[in-house]
Amino acid sequence: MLLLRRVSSLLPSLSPLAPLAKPFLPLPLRSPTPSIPASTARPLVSMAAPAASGAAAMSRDAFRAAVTNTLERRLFFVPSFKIYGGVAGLYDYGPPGCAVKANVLASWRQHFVLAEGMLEVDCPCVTPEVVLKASGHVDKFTDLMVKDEKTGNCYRADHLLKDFCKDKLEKDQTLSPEKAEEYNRILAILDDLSAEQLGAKIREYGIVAPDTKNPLSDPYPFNLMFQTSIGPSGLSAGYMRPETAQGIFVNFKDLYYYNGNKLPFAAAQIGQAFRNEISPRQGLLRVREFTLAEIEHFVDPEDKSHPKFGDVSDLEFLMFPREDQMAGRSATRLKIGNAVSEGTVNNETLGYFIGRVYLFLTQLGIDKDRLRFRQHLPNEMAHYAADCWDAEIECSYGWIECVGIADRSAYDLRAHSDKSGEKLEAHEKFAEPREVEKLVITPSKKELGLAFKGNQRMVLEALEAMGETEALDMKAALESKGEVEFKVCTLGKDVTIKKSMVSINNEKKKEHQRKFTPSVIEPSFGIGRIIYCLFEHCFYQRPGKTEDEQLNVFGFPPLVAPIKCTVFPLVKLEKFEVVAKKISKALTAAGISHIIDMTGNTIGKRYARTDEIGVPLAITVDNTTSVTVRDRDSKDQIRVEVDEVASVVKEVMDGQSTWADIMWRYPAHTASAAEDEEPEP
Ligand SMILES: Nc1ncnc2c1ncn2[C@@H]1O[C@H](COP(=O)(O)OP(=O)(O)OP(=O)(O)O)[C@@H](O)[C@H]1O
Repeated sequence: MLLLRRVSSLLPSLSPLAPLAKPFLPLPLRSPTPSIPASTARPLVSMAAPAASGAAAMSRDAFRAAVTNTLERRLFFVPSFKIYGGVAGLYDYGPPGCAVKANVLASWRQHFVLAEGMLEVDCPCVTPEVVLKASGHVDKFTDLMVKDEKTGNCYRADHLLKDFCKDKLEKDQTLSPEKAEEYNRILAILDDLSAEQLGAKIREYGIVAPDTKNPLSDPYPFNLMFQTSIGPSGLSAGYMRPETAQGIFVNFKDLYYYNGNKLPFAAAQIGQAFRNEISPRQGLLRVREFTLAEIEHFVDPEDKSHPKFGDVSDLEFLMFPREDQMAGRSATRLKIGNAVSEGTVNNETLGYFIGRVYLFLTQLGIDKDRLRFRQHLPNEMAHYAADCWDAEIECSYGWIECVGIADRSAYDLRAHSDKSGEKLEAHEKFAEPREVEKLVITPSKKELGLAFKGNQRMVLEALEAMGETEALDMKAALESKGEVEFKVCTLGKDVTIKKSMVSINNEKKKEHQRKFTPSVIEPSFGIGRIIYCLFEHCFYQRPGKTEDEQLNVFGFPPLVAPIKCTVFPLVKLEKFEVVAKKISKALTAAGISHIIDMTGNTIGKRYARTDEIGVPLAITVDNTTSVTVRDRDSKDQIRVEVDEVASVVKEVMDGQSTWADIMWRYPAHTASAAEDEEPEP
């Protein structure tokens, strides 16, 4: 969880604009042809852009329906528990979906964990209440909900108000400029509205339950965490984690030690997160269980430079600073190096991760023209955050937050330090001792022993662990009242501290080291959202044999393609099957995932089928000494010797050669009419 506020980024076409400055218009499509990804999304093996089709005229809804239909039909993902009617917000990944997800995660590990030397951890999903109390989730991880007063159906209050305003702005031809301004204003401040304000607007506009038209209750906060109890007694409360980050924070001390007590370092975790979303919608984009990949980069708050910033500083991509959003300007291409040096991005480490996230997403196949980095507006940021940027990807639902990149300062480690009594600090050893004036807390062991006997040590440690503000408050209270109530977490209760038990004074001291709570820079990746956007960016249609027949293609780059290659014996003949098996063996030895399709279906049908699951190359065995290799996107074919074919495929899949390079080296094969793709019934 980036921040303990829920923002409505799934209807992001609204929030980042400056609605007060100009009337709301539905978000225009980037181009009228969302179904034909721009060339940046072209797979490495493609020589030519796939032929555009009638899809150019497709509406967003029709495009989304074509993508979703293909994804579900080809078992990329399906609603979970479908035979029992399904459960909103829960999805299963089928074989090609699992393979794409595994490839995305492998690429993430390679790009971040391995390339940056991060410390990967794997913590439980079931989390005791105390951890999420400290992090603030128990008290604040809420959305405002309204209920249908008759059926009890639940809705997100802000979504209903947003949908109402959006609908009016888009469809009401008679809307006065004053009313348009009013609805735009509401959309701009939606995240700031209290329960009372939301309720008042819902009543004023006569908003009712969308499904039944029944009246709605007043909005009230609903905590999004799934509660459970740990152990059979039911006495130990727990929750399914809503993010993976807390597992890293609570392990900070050990990880710091593991890293040789050195900063900066980053820990990473991939795992399931659970959020009991009030009204999940938009397929994989808002679900109740999803995979998060999170990085917590711990850094000295006084030095947020990054040694490798130079590696990314020249990257230029779409950025949307908050000033531009508030002035009604659109996102512009900025060099990340300039954005940091001019202070638009708070610091180098944050800028470094923005650059690395850009490289990661575009190498997966996300279209760089439909990717932007949007800075949080002041009303979206928690008070402790230094700066936050979301990587947003445009798809048929609008601009979607897929990665949150935040400088969370020292908030998380301090919160767990305070609650657990464990010091979560780092230190910097000085070359020469320095004289500093410091607040020194000196507990009196004798007085504490007399007062607390066996508990003396715990009270003493809690006093020593006090932060500066708490210690100054205690000093003031002891001076005015002579005693103060003090919470000792390890005892689980308050104790009375008297003036004689502790002295708190400013003293000049020689210090050999500086102790501090590190800042945390957190890139947090919603893997399902990235995968869904990737599906849309890679999907296109091309004409089939007849004019109105459209064939679906997922033009995945080799890196993410679920299967890299297929092997087809042209006809069902033993001699071809023997060759197909020989090639399969060589592909296995080369580590290339593949399938052999011996169904004997027409070759056109088999091509169409593998295009639909995004297989980049197809080998057709039509001879015992040489075979043809077909590129999915250009449909070009070459002829290659049987013994060579596995290494040719590997070369293209590993990115050592492009399909264009390969085409120069091998004779072209002219496809016959029988090889035209024909969709399966
Ligand atoms: N319900 C969800 N379903 C799928 N992915 C999600 C969901 N909630 C969050 N994510 C993903 O997890 C990432 C990190 O979570 P974070 O807490 O920052 O999201 P958030 O700001 O609460 O998201 P939102 O405002 O969309 O609910 C997000 O960038 C997003 O990609």
